This record gives sequence, C-alpha cells and structure tokens, in this order.
Amino acid sequence: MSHVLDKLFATIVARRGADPKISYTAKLLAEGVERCAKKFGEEAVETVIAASADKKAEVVTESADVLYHLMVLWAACGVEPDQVWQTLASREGRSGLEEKASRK
Ligand SMILES: N=c1c2ncn([C@@H]3O[C@H](COP(=O)(O)OP(=O)(O)OP(=O)(O)O)[C@@H](O)[C@H]3O)c2ncn1[C@@H]1O[C@H](COP(=O)(O)O)[C@@H](O)[C@H]1O
Repeated sequence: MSHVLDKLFATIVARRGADPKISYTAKLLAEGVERCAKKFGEEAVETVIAASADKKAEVVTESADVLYHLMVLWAACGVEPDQVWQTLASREGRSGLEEKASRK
C-alpha cells in the first residue's frame, strides 16, 4: 500500500464510524452512498469548469478533490481500489478504440 491513493483509501476506511464532528470523511460516509455520489459529481463539475476556463492551478486542486471524493464513494459502495487498478491493468496494451469496440 505505497501508492498515495491506496494510503488515502486506507485513511478513508479507517474514518468510518468516527465522530462526524471531527472527521469530514466520517460525516460523508454516515450520510450514505447518494450523498457521497453527489459530492463526487459536484467536484467533477468544478473540475470541468476550471478546465474550461483554462485555470490550471484550479484544475490541480479540484482534481485532488475529485480523487478524494471518488475514493469516499468507493468506500461507501464497497469497492476496493485494487479492483479498479486491476481493471485498468487489464486494459494495458489495448488501444482505446479496441476497448470501445469491446463494449458494444
Ligand atoms: N483529501 C482529502 C480531502 N479533499 C477534499 N476534502 C474536503 O472535501 C470538501 C469539499 O469541498 P467543498 O467545497 O464541497 O466543501 P464543503 O462546502 O465544506 O462541503 P459540504 O458541506 O457540501 O459537504 C472540503 O471540506 C475539503 O476539506 C478532503 N477531506 C479529507 N481529505 C483526506 O482525508 C483525510 C481524513 O480527513 P477527515 O475525515 O476530515 O479526518 C485527510 O487527512 C486528508 O488526507
């Protein structure tokens, strides 16, 4: 678990059940999957807006928010990062167009 995202996920999971007054993650998880999904969507939209306005520094910070909220959403849904890493790894070496065709 050396990857920064694996470490962040471990922190997120460890916050489950913690005091929501102290931990933002605990608060989000206690509010349920739909709330976590909504927050992820909001942060994604904020990234879109920053990118469209060519605000590179904001794209960086909003992207960090997106990744954090995506991992909170995984924790809320019972998805493990390794499942996503393995899915990405299984696509290595294939072209994006090949991947697109396999989904039809
Ligand atoms: N990486 C993050 C991280 N990125 C973004 N955020 C929070 O996500 C929120 C998103 O921004 P918004 O502008 O939507 O915030 P908001 O208006 O306060 O949010 P809402 O009231 O709508 O929920 C902010 O409150 C940020 O602080 C994060 N909160 C926590 N972490 C990591 O999670 C760890 C555990 O945090 P706690 O659970 O708070 O202890 C931290 O040490 C960090 O490593």
